[in-house]
Amino acid sequence: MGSSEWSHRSDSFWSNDNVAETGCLSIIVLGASGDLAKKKTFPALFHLYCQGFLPPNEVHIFGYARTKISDDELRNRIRGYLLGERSSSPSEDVSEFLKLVKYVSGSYDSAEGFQLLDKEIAMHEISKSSQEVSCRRLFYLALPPSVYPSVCRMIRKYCMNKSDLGGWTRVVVEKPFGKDLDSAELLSSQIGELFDEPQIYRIDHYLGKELVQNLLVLRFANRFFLPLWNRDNIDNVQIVFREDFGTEGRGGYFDEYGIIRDIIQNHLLQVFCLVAMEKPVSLKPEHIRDEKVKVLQSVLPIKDEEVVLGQYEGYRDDPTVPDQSNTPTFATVILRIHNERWEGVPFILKAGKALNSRKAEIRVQFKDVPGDIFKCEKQGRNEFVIRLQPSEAMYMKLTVKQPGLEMSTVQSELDLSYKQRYQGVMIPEAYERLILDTYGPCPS
Ligand SMILES: NC(=O)C1=CN([C@@H]2O[C@H](COP(=O)(O)OP(=O)(O)OC[C@H]3O[C@@H](n4cnc5c(N)ncnc54)[C@H](OP(=O)(O)O)[C@@H]3O)[C@@H](O)[C@H]2O)C=CC1
Ligand SMILES: O=C1O[C@H](COP(=O)(O)O)[C@@H](O)[C@H](O)[C@H]1O
Repeated sequence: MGSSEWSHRSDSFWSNDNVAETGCLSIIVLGASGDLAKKKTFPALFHLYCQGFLPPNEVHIFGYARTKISDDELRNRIRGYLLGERSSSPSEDVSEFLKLVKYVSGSYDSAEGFQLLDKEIAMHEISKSSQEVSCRRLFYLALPPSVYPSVCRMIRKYCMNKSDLGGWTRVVVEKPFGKDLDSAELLSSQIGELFDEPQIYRIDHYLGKELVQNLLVLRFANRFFLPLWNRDNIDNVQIVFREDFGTEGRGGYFDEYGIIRDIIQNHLLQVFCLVAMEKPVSLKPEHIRDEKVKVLQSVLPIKDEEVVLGQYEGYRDDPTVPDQSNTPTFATVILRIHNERWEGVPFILKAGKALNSRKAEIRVQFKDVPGDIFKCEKQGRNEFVIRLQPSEAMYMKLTVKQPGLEMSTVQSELDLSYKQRYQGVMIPEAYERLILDTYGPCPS
């Protein structure tokens, strides 16, 4: 749903099917013992709490996983991740937030666990309802995709919102969405049989990064780049993800999927689409999606000699990784787009774990200047870099390297950013529906 469609909203919050957004909100993080939950989901909920989106009199948060731990053990696991380096929230907020968090242990395919979870949610709903109000239940699947079908079946059977006064039940599913086309289609039909499309949210957190959102503005509202963004001016584009840490106990998920499905197929391809696609008819999600699909359809079959795979030494020492694992933890692939704008320009996608630095960036290298008087070597490219990790930045770089002379680099930070704002809150394309449907507009 486009942001303009929300602009008529007044003081009460409405979901996409016009259900009043009041009453209890239960957020259930399935896979709460895992890496995503501690590094991203709970910290994101904490930030929403600090910004007033999760009023303590309405909200409760449940962690659910097989690991047998107590409420306090879960709280202690996530506590250290809530305050990021740049957080200005006072530590009392952490304690208050953690009081909202409870833990339920159970398996992903048995009735008992989900019946217990339902009971806990219902108790919270009764305790928080001083008057009769509707109830909202949001299930966030911070889990490997292999368990999404059984988890969704269990939610459908045992944990749906039952309030006579309305409300809703929604599920958020993570990437990767299956393993290949067949499994993605199967997953879609399995989840589709259980929930209506407006109840399902498919998340890719790279679309929530500010500079990824700004790519559309940079490309289509900017006269500087507009005439340059093509094969006449651009030599190559590199979209790179590097991490300086390995799987660290995530073998249960990662080993079954590998780096291509973990990073390239989703995060890097989304970025690739935004860099390479044509201008959408409007900013409506379906128009953006249509342009992404077109550019993906223009990608030529990948050549074997343009793919490199690797596994870092020590990967199999992780106790959660099978001893004989052949799963790639590093991959590079060259994508070639067969269309008028990009013919002949390689898009080099690269992702790796346990490398020597942490970095995620888009590097656009321009062609050499005609009639070059500086006798630049190849390193002397004009580059436009969008850095997404570890901190976000955009800069232009012009490096001139003349034989026998020092390398001289001119690097200028750019502030080309433009924030799509809705009452002060950023609206990432992927999170727009989720945030506005679930939490309503940002309090002014
Ligand atoms: N880690 C990250 O930064 C990000 C991860 N994601 C996505 O989140 C999902 C989960 O990833 P992540 O949290 O890193 O992975 P983890 O390996 O940490 O798995 C999460 C939890 O799922 C359970 N689990 C793990 N493997 C299996 C399995 N084979 N079968 C059943 N349950 C299992 C474990 O809980 P228990 O044993 O207690 O039940 C574990 O704590 C993935 O789809 C990933 O793509 C998305 C963005 C970022
Ligand atoms: O989706 C994932 O992303 C993280 C990296 O996210 P970032 O925002 O910190 O760059 C990665 O570690 C993980 O393997 C993957 O599942």
